[in-house]
Amino acid sequence: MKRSPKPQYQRRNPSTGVRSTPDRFPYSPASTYSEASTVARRTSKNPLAMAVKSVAGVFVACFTPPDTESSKNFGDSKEFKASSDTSSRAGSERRRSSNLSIYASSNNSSRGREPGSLQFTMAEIYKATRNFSPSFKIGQGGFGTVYKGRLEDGTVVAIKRAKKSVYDKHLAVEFQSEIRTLAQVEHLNLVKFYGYLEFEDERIVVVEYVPNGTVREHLDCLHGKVLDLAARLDIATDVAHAVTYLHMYTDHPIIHRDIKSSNILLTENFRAKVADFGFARLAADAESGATHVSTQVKGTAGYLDPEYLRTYQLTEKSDVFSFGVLLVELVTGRRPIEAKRQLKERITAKWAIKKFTDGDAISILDPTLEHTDANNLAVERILELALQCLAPRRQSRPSMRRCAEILWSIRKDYREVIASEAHLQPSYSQRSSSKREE
Ligand SMILES: Nc1ncnc2c1ncn2[C@@H]1O[C@H](COP(=O)(O)OP(=O)(O)OP(=O)(O)O)[C@@H](O)[C@H]1O
Repeated sequence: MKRSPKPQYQRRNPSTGVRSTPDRFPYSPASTYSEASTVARRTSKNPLAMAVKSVAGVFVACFTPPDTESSKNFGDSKEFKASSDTSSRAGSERRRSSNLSIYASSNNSSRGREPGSLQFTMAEIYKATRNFSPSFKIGQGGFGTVYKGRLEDGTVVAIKRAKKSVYDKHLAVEFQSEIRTLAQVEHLNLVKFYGYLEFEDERIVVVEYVPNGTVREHLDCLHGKVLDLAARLDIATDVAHAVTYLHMYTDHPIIHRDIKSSNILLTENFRAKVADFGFARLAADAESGATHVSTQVKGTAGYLDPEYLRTYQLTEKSDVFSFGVLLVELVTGRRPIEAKRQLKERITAKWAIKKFTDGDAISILDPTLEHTDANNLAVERILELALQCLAPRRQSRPSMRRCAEILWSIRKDYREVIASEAHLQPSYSQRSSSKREE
């Protein structure tokens, strides 16, 4: 197929659903898994792509830093705690009105905001972050700085601030149509997009605040407790549900494009919420053709679908591939690329798959987890699913919906085995009392 020099969006044939024009990227495609995994994330020079990034992040660093002390101070403050009680109520008010107009322009930046409206003003952002006070800072990503803030209605939010270096009105219109879609996306396991503000050289995104760190941080035990396999299974299931929702989103499937452990945030109850729709894009809309968004390869080294890199075609199955990498990460605890390990273990997914096909799946279980019957059984089954997700050809990968179903069944069986283990094994107190009798 002839390659066009410019990135462009592909259309789906209305009758076949097949995309007729592949996405184009400004560098040579890699064709193997290992090549794919070593392709670093590219920063786009295209103004629109930069704008799209500014929705929720540029993905420069693979892994995210833990919350800063300052963020903890802020979260612990009396004032903040008082606000948290009202925030969930306010949040649901906001959700009900999330289909209202969603972006602010320079001319409303000083006016007050209608309650529940998604038209954020600069004044409001300043107030919520105390003029971007360093003590409100909770993180730093490729996109810029992330602040924790509280809106006037009590909603606790994460405010992502970037410097906007290029401004183009025409592109801004396209950008806003993309934003409009993201604002409508609503699922328990997706970080809610509340709104966006562009004012002079500021670009700001306001999203739901999720308090318990990223999955990567938990796998690294940065929060002081090992994430047990039951929790990991729940997380995988939550993510599968969220991404299924995106993929089945009306007649415009949404492809996330950057599923990774540092983009999955956890609630206090360890429910997962998928974040960072910065690169999310609509699959083509055959009827209106309204979704031509310029693109370049997006994603994170170690998670990138080799077929996407080889063919320039982005489909929902690219998310499935990244999800396969995430599954391996969850069971092994390792990062997708472990540069310091010996060669055969550097690409974690490749190493894990080899272990699985050699019949030695359980040996890859995260060493912080116990080798119980339930864990061993679950690891085998999760790896089996990961193997399918990581198939080199996208046709061989399951749909995200199928992944969710399989995980649900693994999770159900896992719980049953745990329950029977608990039933068969004497409890800790029984064991210690019988020891005492001896
Ligand atoms: N919605 C949120 N709720 C709570 N904390 C958040 C939220 N979004 C981001 N953070 C914190 O801010 C950090 C930086 O997030 P950000 O999305 O900007 O970048 P990243 O995902 O870490 O990196 P990259 O931009 O390379 O993907 C996260 O690691 C997390 O600790």
